[in-house]
Order: sequence, then C-alpha cells, then structure tokens
Amino acid sequence: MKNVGVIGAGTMGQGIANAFATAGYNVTVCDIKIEWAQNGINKIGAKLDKLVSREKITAEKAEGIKANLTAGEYKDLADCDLIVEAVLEKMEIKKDLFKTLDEICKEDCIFGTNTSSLSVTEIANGIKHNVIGMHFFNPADRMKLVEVISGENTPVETKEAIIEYSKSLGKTPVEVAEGPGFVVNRILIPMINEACFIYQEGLASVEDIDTAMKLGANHPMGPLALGDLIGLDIVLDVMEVLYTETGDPKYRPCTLLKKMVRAGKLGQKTKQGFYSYN
Ligand SMILES: NC(=O)c1ccc[n+]([C@@H]2O[C@H](COP(=O)([O-])OP(=O)(O)OC[C@H]3O[C@@H](n4cnc5c(N)ncnc54)[C@H](O)[C@@H]3O)[C@@H](O)[C@H]2O)c1
Repeated sequence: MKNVGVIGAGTMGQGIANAFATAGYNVTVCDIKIEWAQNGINKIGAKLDKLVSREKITAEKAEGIKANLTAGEYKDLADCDLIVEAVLEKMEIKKDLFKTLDEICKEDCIFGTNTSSLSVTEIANGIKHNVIGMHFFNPADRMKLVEVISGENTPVETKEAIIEYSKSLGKTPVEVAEGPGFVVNRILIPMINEACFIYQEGLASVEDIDTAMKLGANHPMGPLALGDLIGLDIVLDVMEVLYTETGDPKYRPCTLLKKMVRAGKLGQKTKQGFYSYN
C-alpha cells in the first residue's frame, strides 16, 4: 500500500489522516513537534473508539485504522508517494514547509495542499516536486467532496493521480482551475458575508435570517449559524482573499464581520458569535 504523509495534526489534518488510514494507506503524521502529531493521532483513536462503542464500526476495523497511523518527523517522509499539508493558512509557512520537504521526499512524490484560498501556483513556486490543491471539507473523514485544484504548472498526470487518490478514499473529486475561493468557498463565504450585511442593515433578526434560508432555500443550516461554525475569522480571511485577489467590490467584507472578529467574537470556538454557546 502507498505511503502518505499528512502535515499538521489539527482539525483538518486529523480528518485527512483518518480518511487515508481508513482506506488502508500507511500514514505518517507530522506537526511542529512529534508529540503534537501523536496527540492528533490519539484524538483520531478516541473518535474511532466512540464509533466502536456506538457499533458503527467493529473493534477490529478501528484497530486496523489505528495501526496505519504513525507520528513522525520530516525525515521519515522520504518514501512517501503523496504529502498532504494541512498547516496554517499562511503562504510563507506552506512554502517553507514544501521547501524543506523538497530536499527529503523522493522525486515522484506529489505535494498536495489543503489550502482553502491561497494560490497553488504561488505555493509551488520554486518547488521541484509537483504541487496540487487537494481541498478536503470539515470533517474530512466524513465529507464526500475533494476539490482538486491545478496550479499553472501542475501536470495533467498529477491531477489524474489525485483524482484517483480521492476516489480511493470514497470521495467525489471535482476539478477546479485555480481561482480565489475555488468553487465552494467562492459561493458559500460571500453568502455568509451577505447574511451579515442583511443583519447589519437591520432588515431581519439573526434567527429569522437563518430560518429564512433553512426553510426558503432548504439549507440544513442558516448562514449565520454556519459562519459561527466555520469561525468568523476564517470567513473574514477568505473574504479578504477574494477581495484582494479580484479587486471586485462585491467581495468587500461586511464591517460588522470585521468588528466581531476584532472583538474576539469568532463563533463556536470562542463561545460567542451571532449566537451564544455558553
Ligand atoms: N477548518 C476548516 O474547516 C478547513 C477546511 C478546509 C481547509 N482548511 C485548511 O486546512 C489547513 C489547516 O486548517 P485547520 O483548521 O486544520 O487548522 P488547525 O489550526 O486546526 O491545525 C493546523 C495544524 O498545523 C500545525 N502547524 C502549524 N505550522 C506548522 C508547520 N510549520 N509545520 C507543521 N505543522 C504546523 C499546527 O500545530 C496545527 O496542529 C488550512 O490551510 C486551512 O485553510 C480548513
């Protein structure tokens, strides 16, 4: 079975590592410290144990998945066929990481980035390995979509390989050419921003905006509750990327959104956003 390295053992890295390990890949998880990588693996283990106790999977299956996961350091990634990075959404951090791995990984190893908004072409600039966007959705072990984003210099064979990897995880890949926000975030995040404007203009209450979109558009969740779930800081970050990359005023972030982020009202993770979570 192929060897996969997952870098960053946070929210997305855990889900991505879980998805690959469940599909039978040998997965090495890295983070800034090996203890943090191990901590991420322990959290995946706890999630699997919960599924066993709810009789969703067998204990044998859970142990098999756990056995496919190892915490490692970058030097342990030399034999990897694929790297998927899920470190912080900062261009310099992603570029530095791939520069380091460029010297370690075998020549035909593909470098996948889980970036939500950054330019794949820019991340790949100066890197010898082939780089591609492999954008999972949260929770990555359960959500079915993978956006496969080719940068300007991504070879067709690399794109085809990532489509096959995605299918092997039981996911549905969608091909996207590089553009800010790709498909999902280009549609979803401005919708949340628009809901912020509607609330800011006093046109409807938070609850009524969410009810309107749930019952009127059949969305499982209202846009403001969804913003709270994603994190309003992330929503703002993506709006700023859309705005600065395109220069199009239709992507200007709502002032209320900026104010809430400055006030530390980021949604569920700070227990206060459009709703209170105490
Ligand atoms: N959270 C989401 O819903 C979501 C969805 C799709 C894509 N993404 C993208 O996935 C990436 C990770 O997001 P997240 O929500 O998992 O973040 P997170 O903060 O939960 O996890 C990031 C992890 O990366 C580690 N890290 C930071 N710098 C590192 C470095 N130089 N080397 C190794 N590890 C490093 C951190 O210690 C942390 O464990 C981002 O690019 C984000 O835009 C996030």
